[in-house]
Amino acid sequence: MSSGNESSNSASAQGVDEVFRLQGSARSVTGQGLRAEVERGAIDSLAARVAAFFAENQGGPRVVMGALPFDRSQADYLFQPQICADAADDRGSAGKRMALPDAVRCAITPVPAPVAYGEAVAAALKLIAGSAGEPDPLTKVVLSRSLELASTHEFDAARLLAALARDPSITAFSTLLPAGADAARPLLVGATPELLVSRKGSEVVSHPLAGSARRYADPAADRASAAALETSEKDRREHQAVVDAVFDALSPYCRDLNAPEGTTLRSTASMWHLGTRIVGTLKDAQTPVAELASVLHPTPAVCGLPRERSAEVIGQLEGYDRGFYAGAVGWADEAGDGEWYVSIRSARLAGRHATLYAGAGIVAGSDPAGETDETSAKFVALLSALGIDEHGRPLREHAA
Ligand SMILES: C=C(O[C@@H]1C=C(C(=O)O)C=C[C@H]1O)C(=O)O
Repeated sequence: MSSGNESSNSASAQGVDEVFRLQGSARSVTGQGLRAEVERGAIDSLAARVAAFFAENQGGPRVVMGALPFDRSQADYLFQPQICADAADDRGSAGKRMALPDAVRCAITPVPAPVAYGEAVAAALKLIAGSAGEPDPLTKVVLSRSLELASTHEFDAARLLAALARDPSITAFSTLLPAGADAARPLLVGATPELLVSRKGSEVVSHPLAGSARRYADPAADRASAAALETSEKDRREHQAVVDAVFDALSPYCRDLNAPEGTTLRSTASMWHLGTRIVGTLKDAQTPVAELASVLHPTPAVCGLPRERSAEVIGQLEGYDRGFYAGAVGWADEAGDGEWYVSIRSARLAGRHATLYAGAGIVAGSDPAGETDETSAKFVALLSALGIDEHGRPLREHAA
């Protein structure tokens, strides 16, 4: 990150609120206090708006941060913090033994109901089958469902983030969202395992995930779940489609673009995934991370193929606006470096209300019940950090 950063200690001393945190296992980027907002707009103009921001605002840390929505035509929300800290090994309690947080007391309404989600999956499968043989057939659609939580108390984003960050295999995040109709200012909080893109100098990295299986407490069942994922033809196909799309998007910008480790099994505390780390070198070292994010997003990991058609199907079948879920969260500095993660395993918090989201990729061969279970498994990261199950019941078992 380029210069202009100050220590976070001075911020707490001044009592400035934290507006952004991206917390990985080795490093965290935090923003305190809102200094200025980047002009809001659709993703096509992201790189130009970020460049204009730095040209017009000569003061403050030389970094902007925030969130991109799922829908390419909706306005993003990026801001410059008053103080930015980029610290190594700042995961606080991560890795240490820690009891689960006190369970929140809340009512949970699934939207849609799991049965209706299964019906949407079946409808997507029909559209996929019906388009086979067309010149550019619909081959993948990622459908999500949500859980609406109504609590007796305000959700505490900082505690939730700390609980999520106990899993060293994810990047925990929290970022301010634009003021909505809610009385309280909304935030997006999550535990993403998926890097959309990072740029450091001329090195570009993307680490798409697609193809998922639930993890189990029982070691034999857990190994069997991983082995079934690794050998699943459906999941390999679903994954390859994403890898191909990332190569297609990045290859005009990069030389030496390759996947040095190939496709590997990735794990979080609650999920197995197929992942491919893709690394390239920019042809033009001036290409900023904002431009790379704007061509990549949304990858077929969260949208589908072809992109526009699957986005339309998502709009028709999901029945709600994803907002900033399955968008991206991250930062970009004046030099063009930055990191953007796919904003999955996330929740929109607003006062006593929270909306949790989870999606699954539908391809030929997907099974509605299996995909519904996959979304349940993907809710586990957030629900266990809140200390409850999918029905709002407190979890009895405390994590080791
Ligand atoms: C859409 C989500 O996850 C994405 C979908 C995946 C899949 O379908 O296998 C795997 C990882 C993510 O790219 C989500 O967690 O909500």
